Amino acid sequence: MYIKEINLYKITMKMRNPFTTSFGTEQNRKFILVEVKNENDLSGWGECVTTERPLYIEEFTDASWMMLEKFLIPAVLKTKIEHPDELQDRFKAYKRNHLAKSALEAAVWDLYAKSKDMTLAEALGGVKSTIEVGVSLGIEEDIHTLLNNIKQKTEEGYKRIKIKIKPGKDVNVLAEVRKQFPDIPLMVDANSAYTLDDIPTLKEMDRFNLMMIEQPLTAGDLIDHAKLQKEMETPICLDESIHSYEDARKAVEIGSGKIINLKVGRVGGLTEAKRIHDLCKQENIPMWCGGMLESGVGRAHNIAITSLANFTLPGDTASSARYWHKDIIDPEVVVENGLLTVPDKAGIGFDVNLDEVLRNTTESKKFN
Ligand SMILES: O=C(O)CCC(=O)C1=CC=C[C@@H](O)C1C(=O)O
Ligand SMILES: [Mg+2]
Repeated sequence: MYIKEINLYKITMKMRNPFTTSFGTEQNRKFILVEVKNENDLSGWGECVTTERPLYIEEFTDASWMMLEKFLIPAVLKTKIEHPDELQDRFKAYKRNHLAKSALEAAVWDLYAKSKDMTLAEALGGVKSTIEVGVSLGIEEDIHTLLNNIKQKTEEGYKRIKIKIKPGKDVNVLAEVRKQFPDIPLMVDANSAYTLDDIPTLKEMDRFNLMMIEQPLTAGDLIDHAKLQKEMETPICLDESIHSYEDARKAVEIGSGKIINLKVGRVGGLTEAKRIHDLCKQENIPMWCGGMLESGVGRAHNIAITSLANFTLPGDTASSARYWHKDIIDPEVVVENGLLTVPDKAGIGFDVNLDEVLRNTTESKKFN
């Protein structure tokens, strides 16, 4: 496949509701879409899941734009690609910048699958035709708002509820949640807000029968998580500590956690995601696909990777309407009874609504 043209779109989309974690509140999503065209004018799409400020990870939207423009696009434009796995090698000289690398690689994967008339799920080795979906709920000022949100999402059928916690809004919040919902599949995500000094508080969470606690300690840490896991019964799930296959291998080896939240962007793309999947499958580490408050484009890639066999736990790939008044894909993603059907159309399986993309575009650039 010859890469004839690449387009970048800087997008601003306002979410229906603000989303608060231990590190801040997000409502205006500013991210990048990448469109890659081959010699037949077929388009593949990828999403760079950065935010305006580097709060979750060190990358941010303007920096990733520059990374794509100066280094990654020149490594791909006007070249032939036999298979998307080749991009890892082309990008290897450039350190990190995983969200930017992943976005361009994702667009090439979509284009590759379309050019072979396969679904992206098939191209990745997916085996499931439906996937289970959970939902991630932000921190709320007021407990009644959170309880109402949980009630609504449970009634909508989501297969598990994840709530964000931070010091001061943890054990007390969980006690209220469990009083009202003693049996729902429940987990928490701390986004790195604790240290080993908080072991007494973290151990108190063992009494709430949680599926897991996600990323309690520092981003990037593996050692302290291994110490904490030995003290806690609740399985630890790693998010901000897993940036690569190598991180996953080390985490498994030293017991930093029992579950992995795989985010395609964070690990640098679908090719690396597949490698981590295969490792976790072999090592019996359950996984699920995390979300980055994506538009439909990133969500479609998440659905495709979740169709691989070892994504055995519900992911964060909720309905488009959970986030957006209007998504940029047709049809929108609709979760029913906590289940999503993996699309059977070629590539990502959803049409990108170019009018809607352009309506939300603040800057664009064509490379050819
Ligand atoms: O619904 C989603 O897309 C997942 C939301 C979510 O939990 C997260 C989104 C973005 C950054 C983090 O706060 C985060 C997470 O840590 O998993
Ligand atoms: Mg997380």
